[in-house]
Amino acid sequence: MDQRQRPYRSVLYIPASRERALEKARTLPVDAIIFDLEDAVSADEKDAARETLKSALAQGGYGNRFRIVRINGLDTPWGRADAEAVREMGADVVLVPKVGSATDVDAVAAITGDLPIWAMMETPRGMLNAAQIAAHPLMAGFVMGTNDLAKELQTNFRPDREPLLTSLGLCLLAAKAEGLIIVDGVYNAFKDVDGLAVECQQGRDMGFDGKTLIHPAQVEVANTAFAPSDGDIDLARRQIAAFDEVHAQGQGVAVVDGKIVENLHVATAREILAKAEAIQVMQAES
Ligand SMILES: CC(C)(COP(=O)(O)OP(=O)(O)OC[C@H]1O[C@@H](n2cnc3c(N)ncnc32)[C@H](O)[C@@H]1OP(=O)(O)O)[C@@H](O)C(=O)NCCC(=O)NCCSC(=O)C[C@H](O)C(=O)O
Ligand SMILES: [Mg+2]
Repeated sequence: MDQRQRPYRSVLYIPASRERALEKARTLPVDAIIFDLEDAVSADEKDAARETLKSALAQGGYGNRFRIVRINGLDTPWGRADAEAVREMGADVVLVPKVGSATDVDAVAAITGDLPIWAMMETPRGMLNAAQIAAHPLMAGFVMGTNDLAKELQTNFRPDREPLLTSLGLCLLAAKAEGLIIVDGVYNAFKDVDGLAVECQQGRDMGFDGKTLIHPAQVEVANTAFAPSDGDIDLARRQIAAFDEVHAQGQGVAVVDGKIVENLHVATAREILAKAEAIQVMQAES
């Protein structure tokens, strides 16, 4: 499936040092996996985790789940070895932490070659340079790093995430302008599925493609929130049918449920149906 067209509702982090979690992920209904060599792995496990991950990916069994490897930064003792290793791992993309500028992306690309790159957007400098980072020719996706961002901005946690909205908005603008995938940050309280559902809905309303997750218990909530609902699909079909009808009569505006439907609404309706179909294909292949 084309990288842009496939679903990214649920993007699960797995510490590359945790063999049991690497095994379990082969059975979880996630759209994508971030195999993490960075923050989820302690310093004394970094080299071993890289080897564990190489074996897990060589063994396979992840089906059509999108495989993302998050390396350590090139300014750390492990970054270069991670970047060299990821070339051989068969990952779909490499995820670079704490990207501050397009120059950071160039430095990784000099090692990883033509492998598509995703950026962790999680520093104030990254926010200010979001447009140039998104425009890098190898850039294919943004992941919001809301924990690091909150730390750097010295914000307090609020359920409505108001202190982060400027940053989320800047990254969304940059990603959408360049046609990138963009997934929202994690919800740390992994046992609080109600709180997660509220945050997923906010992310979905803002235009994110999906949510990064830290625990299997979060997967179903994200899969539901970021999929078109039955109501969305029904409305999309009715909008297309109504528009086709008026269009055949030489008119450019239909009315459905008391609201106007023009060309642009039909384009959105078609995107909703395409997304629903891509999810069905993904599920059928799992
Ligand atoms: C949070 C955890 C440490 C909890 O682990 P644990 O106590 O083992 O949870 P459970 O006993 O409830 O686990 C139940 C089963 O699920 C498996 N499991 C747990 N987590 C995962 C996972 N992430 N992927 C796959 N499978 C998982 C367990 O193995 C159990 O399986 P079974 O044996 O069959 O019962 C743990 O969930 C965890 O480590 N999560 C990931 C944390 C992480 O990746 N953090 C870094 C990413 S967040 C971040 O850095 C974002 C960004 O950079 C930012 O700045 O915001
Ligand atoms: Mg981070």
